[in-house]
Amino acid sequence: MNTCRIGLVSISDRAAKGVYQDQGIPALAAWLTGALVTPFKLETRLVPDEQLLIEQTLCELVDEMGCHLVLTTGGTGPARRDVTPDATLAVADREMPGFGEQMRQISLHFVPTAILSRQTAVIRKQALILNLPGQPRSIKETLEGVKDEQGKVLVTGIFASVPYCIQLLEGPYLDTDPAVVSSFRPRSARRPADS
Ligand SMILES: Nc1ncnc2c1ncn2[C@@H]1O[C@H](COP(=O)(O)OP(=O)(O)OP(=O)(O)O)[C@@H](O)[C@H]1O
Ligand SMILES: Nc1nc2c(c(=O)[nH]1)N[C@H]1C(S)=C(S)[C@@H](COP(=O)(O)O)O[C@H]1N2
Repeated sequence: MNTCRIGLVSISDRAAKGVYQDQGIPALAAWLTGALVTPFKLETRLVPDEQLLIEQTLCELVDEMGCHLVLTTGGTGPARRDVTPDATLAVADREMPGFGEQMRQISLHFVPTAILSRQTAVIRKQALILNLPGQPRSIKETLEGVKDEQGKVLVTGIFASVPYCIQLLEGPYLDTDPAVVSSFRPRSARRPADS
């Protein structure tokens, strides 16, 4: 079986310098471990907010490591050194603006400053590249969405659309734990056992 390869890129000047310990990659890895029921392999990178370095890292993960999905965290804001979306767009074949729109909708339920994130998503070759904000707790928030106290979904997390997107890019079949986030696929795109 074609195992899903996932690149995780934490983009932070201070974490890269060792001023504080990076929490981005551990938070991404922990969330994926809880959410995915199909096997996956991680490639992780910690880089400072340097556009060229971020571009090179994204290209390496997609072109050389063969990642099907790349999640970045950090550097999406308006500050001068926040250049993650710029680097992401620079290596894109095509934009997927719906992911950024949905993440800002979700984040508004958690922080009033959600619109300050320029986060986006793109396709490069076989891979979907998604930008998440740098605040570690925003990883779970945006991937999983907004739920009420009973766990009922109020705003759908963006990861719900990721497995079908990877399938449309002819990547491996990914499945999620519905208790964390339910993946949406049209009936015709489901595996026979799931339909
Ligand atoms: N990789 C990380 N590990 C731990 N905490 C982080 C990380 N990235 C960001 N944070 C926290 O989230 C906040 C907002 O993230 P943001 O990307 O705006 O960081 P920043 O202020 O640009 O600084 P830096 O790039 O040095 O992390 C940071 O001030 C920090 O408290
Ligand atoms: N879910 C969520 N989204 C969020 C935040 C957050 O704490 N949680 N912080 C906001 C803030 S204050 C900023 S400046 C932008 C950009 O953050 P970044 O530069 O760390 O990527 O993300 C926004 N989106």
